[in-house]
Formats: sequence, C-alpha cells, structure tokens
Amino acid sequence: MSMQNTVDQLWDAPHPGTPVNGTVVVPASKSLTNRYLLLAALADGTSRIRNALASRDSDLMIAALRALGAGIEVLPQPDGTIDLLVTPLALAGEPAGAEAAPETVAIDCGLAGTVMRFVPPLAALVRGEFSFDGDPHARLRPMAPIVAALKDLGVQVAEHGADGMLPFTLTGTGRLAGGSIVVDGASSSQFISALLLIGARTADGLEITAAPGPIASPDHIEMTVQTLGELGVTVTRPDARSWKVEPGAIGAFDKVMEPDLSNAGPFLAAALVTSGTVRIPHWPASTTQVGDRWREILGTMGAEVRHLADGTLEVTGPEEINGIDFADASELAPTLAALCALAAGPSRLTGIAHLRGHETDRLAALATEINNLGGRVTELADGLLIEPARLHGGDFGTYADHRMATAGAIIGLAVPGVRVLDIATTAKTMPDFPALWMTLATSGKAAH
Ligand SMILES: O=C(O)C1=C[C@@H](OP(=O)(O)O)[C@@H](O)[C@H](O)C1
Ligand SMILES: C=C(OP(=O)(O)O)C(=O)O
Repeated sequence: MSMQNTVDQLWDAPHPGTPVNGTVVVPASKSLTNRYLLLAALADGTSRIRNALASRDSDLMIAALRALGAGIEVLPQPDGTIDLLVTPLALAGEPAGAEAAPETVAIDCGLAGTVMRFVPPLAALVRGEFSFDGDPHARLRPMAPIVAALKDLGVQVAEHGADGMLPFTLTGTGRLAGGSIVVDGASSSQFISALLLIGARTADGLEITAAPGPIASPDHIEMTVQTLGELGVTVTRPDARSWKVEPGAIGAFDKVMEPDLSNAGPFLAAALVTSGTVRIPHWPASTTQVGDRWREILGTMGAEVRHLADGTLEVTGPEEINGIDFADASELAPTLAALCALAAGPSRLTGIAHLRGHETDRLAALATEINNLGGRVTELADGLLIEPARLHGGDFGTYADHRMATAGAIIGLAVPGVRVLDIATTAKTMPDFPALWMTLATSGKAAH
C-alpha cells in the first residue's frame, strides 16, 4: 500500500482583516485533465493536452497510464504551464500489445476517485495482471459497483479487500466484448463515467443502465458524455437512466484545459467572507464543469457576479452573506458549507448523501469541524443543515481531504485564530493552494 500523502502539521490560516482584492489564475480542471488523459491513451493517434493540471491526482493518472503502456511526455511551457504529449496504448490486435506483461503491474490510486474508478476498466482492455490499491482512506471509498460491472463484462477480478473495495487484482485479456450492464450510480457518478469512457473500445459497444435509486453527481456524467462526443464517439440515451456507447475510434486531439471551476470556489468565497473582490481569468463561456454553478450560487448568497468581456469572472462580496437552499452541490459542497457557516441566515444543502464516500465522510467531517469552531451544523440523511452562529478560532481537521483544507482556509479568512491541519493535502488537485491563498488573502492589505 502506498504511504498516505499527509503531514500532521498545523497551518495558521491567514486572517489579514481587510477585504481581498485580487486576481487568481486557477490551475486546470482535475476532471477534464484526467478524462482527456485516459481518452488520449485510447485514441487513434498522438494527442496533446495543453495547460494540463500538475497535481497528485493527475500524476497518479499519468503513472497508471504509463504502467498500462501509454507514452506520456511532460513538456514545460514558457508561461509555467505544462503540455502532455500522449502516445496511446497498443491494444490487443495491434502489434505491440500482443504480449502480456510477465508480472503483476501495481497501480497506485492514491486517493484519486478518477484513478481508482476510471483505470480498472481500461486495464481490462490491456493484456496482463494489474493490482490496484491506494491510500488508507482509498480503501474506505465505494468500489463495489465498478468491480461488479467488470465481472458482469467477463473480467476476472480477485478481491483482497472487503465488499469489492480496494485492493484487488484484475486480469486483462486485451479485449472486452461489451454488451448491456446495470450499474449502481448512487454512491458515485464515476462508475458510470468509467464505463462510458472505455465503451467505444469494446467490440460491440456498451449499454449502461443506472440501477434504481439516486444517481450521484449527474453533471460529471454529462461532462463525460460531452467529452466523448467532442472526440467523435457516439453516445445515445435509450432512456433517462441509460447510455449507449457505439463501438468505434476515439479521435486523437489537441486541447487546452479549462481552469478548475470547483477549485475556483474557495478563491471566490474569499470575496464573500471579506466583502472584497476576486477575479478569475479564463472563465469559460460555456463548460461542462459543475463549478460554473458558482455564478448562480454566489449571486443567491448576495454577491455581485460579473462575467467580463475578456472572459474574467469578477465577484464582489456583500456586507452580509445570505443563507441558501441548494441540492446536488456535488464536489462544491465543502466550500459551500464553509460559506454557509459564515452566512447571516440558515442554509440546507441536500442531495449529497454520497459525500459520505468521498475523500472522507464529508458530511460528518464538516459538521464536526465547523461545530468545533462554535458552528451550528446538523447532519441530515442526505446533506447538512447549517444555522448561523458566531464562530471562534481553533484547529480545523481535514482527514486527508483537500476540500476540507480549503474550507478551513475560508473560515480562517473570516475568523481569527483558525489553524488548518495538513494544508498540504490540497496537493491532490492544487499544490499551489497555500501560496495562491496567501497572496489573495493579503491582496487587500497590499492595495492599502
Ligand atoms: O468524474 C469526476 O471527475 C468526478 C465526479 C464526482 O464524483 P462523485 O460522483 O463520486 O461525487 C466528483 O465529486 C469528483 O470530484 C470528480
Ligand atoms: C470527490 C472528489 O475527488 P475524487 O475525484 O477523488 O472523487 C473531489 O475532488 O471533491
């Protein structure tokens, strides 16, 4: 098992006591970078991913794809970004893929949902034996639906953990026939996305039906479908709970990654909690990222939100933050919960029961840590009730969860004396977070 990527250190959250006034160039989207990486590994030629995310989750995806046989070159650019040049896997039936790897190849998933859910179906398309494991917290994340789906598709999976969880070993034969499968999407959208991503490279294509019950984070499934469509894959909807992927080629591409709009959230929140102004350049005019919903959310909470002609999103915070009732906040929920804890009115975040299976049980973690600072947060079966309270300083635990760490930073910007445990966990998707945050936090002071 890999070492857990955490450091038990306390970080004094900056609290300059002045409104922020700054511009933050937010690094690329994890969800887009890791989808395009995987699709590049299956594409019909060499692809280039520009402005790719450099982070623990994207590094883990790169390492996993290399372990399966893809070639990935990291090309640093003059502006400090990186391009990734991806040479696809040679699948069975293609010359270099004919020989199975002689030994079991170990794939480290870290704590990356996109790696632990997206890579096993891809490995089934490669000949060889692949073992999957990750951080201690990764062994607690739901995996059973994807393991069951792979078995239904005829893949041999030897489970070493409990209830279909990590670790397990999978034997890829280099070919998947495809067909129709039912997948439980209640605990994560990533099971459905994972199968959609490889569907075109099965012999007969895949028809995926969500089992009865809620479907987690539907925006991320739509992101997968639209990404596939851009690369020439046909995905149809036989009905509202099914997706059909036609077999065929995935077109090689050259694409620029959008900034991570979910990770833009904490910076935008800084404008609200200090009544300041934050600008995020390169906010896409249209996007599949759930983070685009910040525009509506922050407006409802009282901010002035302007999408400027040059593509910059500019947000100015109100004197007092409104509470909000919001369903399906998905990965935005920890940031939103931090804002709600600083709002003047009550908030209800619902439709997020599956957050209990994220990096940590986020509903329990948010309630515990905000309440430790004097908050009034109640766990609901599928979300959080957050009532106004006067918060005080103290230590904010993060449980190896990058979004808990950024939630603690937001509260610390408004409340003196907050110390965040293990701020380094933000490296999962944004290694530069502490530096970017420090610059933004003191941007108002610098202007005075
Ligand atoms: O497909 C993706 O890129 C993601 C899907 C979502 O997972 P869940 O459906 O498990 O919430 C989201 O929360 C995660 O951060 C990224
Ligand atoms: C749930 C998240 O990550 P993962 O991709 O590991 O599921 C997240 O980033 O909020």
